Amino acid sequence: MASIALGCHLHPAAAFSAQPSNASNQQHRHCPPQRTHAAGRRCLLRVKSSNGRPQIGASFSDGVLDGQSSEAGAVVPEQEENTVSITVVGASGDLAKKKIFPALFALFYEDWLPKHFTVFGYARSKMSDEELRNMISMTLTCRIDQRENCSDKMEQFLKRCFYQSGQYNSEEGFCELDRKLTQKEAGKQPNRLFYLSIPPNIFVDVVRSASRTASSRAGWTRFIVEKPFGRDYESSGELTRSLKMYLEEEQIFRIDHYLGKELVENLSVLRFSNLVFQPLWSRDYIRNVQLIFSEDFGTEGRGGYFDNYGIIRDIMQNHLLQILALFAMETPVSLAAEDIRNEKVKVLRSMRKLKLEDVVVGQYKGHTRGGKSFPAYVDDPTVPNGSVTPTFAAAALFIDNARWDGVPFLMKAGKALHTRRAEIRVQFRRVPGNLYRGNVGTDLDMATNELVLRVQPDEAIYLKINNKVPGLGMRLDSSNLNLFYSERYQREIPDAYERLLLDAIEGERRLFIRSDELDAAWAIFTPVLRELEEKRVAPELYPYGSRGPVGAHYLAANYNVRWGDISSDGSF
Ligand SMILES: NC(=O)C1=CN([C@@H]2O[C@H](COP(=O)(O)OP(=O)(O)OC[C@H]3O[C@@H](n4cnc5c(N)ncnc54)[C@H](OP(=O)(O)O)[C@@H]3O)[C@@H](O)[C@H]2O)C=CC1
Ligand SMILES: O=C1O[C@H](COP(=O)(O)O)[C@@H](O)[C@H](O)[C@H]1O
Repeated sequence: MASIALGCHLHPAAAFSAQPSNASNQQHRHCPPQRTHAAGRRCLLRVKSSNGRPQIGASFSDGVLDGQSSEAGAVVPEQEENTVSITVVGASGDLAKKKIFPALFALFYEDWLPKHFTVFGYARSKMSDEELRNMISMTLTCRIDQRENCSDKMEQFLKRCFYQSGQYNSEEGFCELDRKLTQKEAGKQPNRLFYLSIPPNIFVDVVRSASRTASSRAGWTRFIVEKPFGRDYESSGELTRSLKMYLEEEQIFRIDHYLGKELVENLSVLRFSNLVFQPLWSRDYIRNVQLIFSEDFGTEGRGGYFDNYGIIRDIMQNHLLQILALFAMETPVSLAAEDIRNEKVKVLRSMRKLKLEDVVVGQYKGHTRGGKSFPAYVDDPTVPNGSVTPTFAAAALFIDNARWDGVPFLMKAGKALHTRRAEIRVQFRRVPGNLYRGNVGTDLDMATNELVLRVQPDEAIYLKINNKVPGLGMRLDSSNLNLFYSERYQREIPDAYERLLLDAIEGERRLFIRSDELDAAWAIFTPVLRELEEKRVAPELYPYGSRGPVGAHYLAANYNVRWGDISSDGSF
């Protein structure tokens, strides 16, 4: 059932968030030629689908919503149609090619993009529109390969893609972009989304130039900012302050693509819509929680970036911590973005600062297997000799609140390990006075329930339970109650970037990081990061393709924990 919400605002731009407020002392320059705006009062129509998602594909024609009838007879149609211009800044780069353009195409392919949209690439590289289209077309794939209209759809999409070359700190470049955007937006209510797919040292240059010269004057302007958001508490705060000289917090969409992953979205659904889990979700029943990330490849090609950050900043402080916050937060007042983010901040602020003795760091070394040689991290020509940057880390974190007091939240993240995997493992306590303790073997911890959310690959949720082996004897076995997504659902799972781009277009901030969340996240990790660097703590070397440093097991053992991702024979 669709619900309809109406909101009115005044033209011109003063009423829009496009105008920075803290930036009131900043000069906002606009580019010639001047644009004309339809003057006067206008009403916006927002259509919400039953799951709360606005159906942005819907547009007005003759007072009736395309594809559905208007239920509220009193709805006043919009004077103008909306258009969204999406500018990918850093369009020539790896992320743009690998993720952003394919995600935009996938959204278009599935009819999720608004009726009127334009995609612009912006970067310093010289390219024509046609060259950009050729570049993008190499990376586009159709969701379901057999669909006949795939190449037509690609062609339609590519026709809406354009390119503007310019420097990142150049207002001229963004003025030229503004001029082209204005042409494409003619006669429509213009909204603009900038995706900063560039190295972090130029984020502020771009925001300064683009916000001054290429903001929409009659619609919204939003900036998606890629990680890393600084490299510690101070630099992150500095970045936020700099961005807020030109933008309102509401215009900044800090992306953490793990929040857009299907299983991470499902975490809240699992928690808050299943009564069976609700009473179990606390220190009373949960022994420990494990957040595990591993990749079976090294930093190939990204060593230069990575060496300045390391695995704790690259994965733990953001992706794994965000999952932890969603896992551990109290029930939010509603599903509204601010309600959810308020609860996440509370959890993060209740966390103990991580201590050096609760961290193990590792770095992969070269290894030869089956006649094939795999390089060491320091073999990467972009990595400085003698680097002690960790490519692996394990950590024990604690939340000092009533719900989670004393429960270890163990994180483990590494590159060049034996497998690619991301999962959340919840190990439950022993059954008190277990009647069957004589039938489960000597290791009672092995017989406890475990809930696993496998984020990737092969998305799944399964619960390890004890059951009787069929037969006349009484022998217990451990089995899984499974939800394998590929078996249960025929449709392909969207890429995280699709969901997040769509949310940014819709103004849905739930899956983006607010600045106070970021501060709280950095406060947990900054002291230990500093100590690791000041002391130049030597990482434990582990062979490329192995299960990582043995130290991770000792760390877990300090808290009576066994990593759940180790095979039952205990090998690693
Ligand atoms: N690649 C990935 O898998 C991931 C990337 N990210 C983040 O996304 C952002 C973009 O990543 P990615 O695409 O890999 O980055 P790239 O290194 O590919 O840079 C993107 C573009 O920025 C321009 N550029 C590169 N270096 C500089 C420089 N020193 N000064 C000015 N411009 C430069 C180049 O365009 P031109 O020369 O044409 O101007 C380049 O094509 C980064 O913040 C990264 O941390 C986050 C998660 C994953
Ligand atoms: O943010 C990052 O994530 C990727 C892993 O993302 P995934 O969606 O492929 O799991 C990681 O490789 C990269 O180092 C990091 O910056």
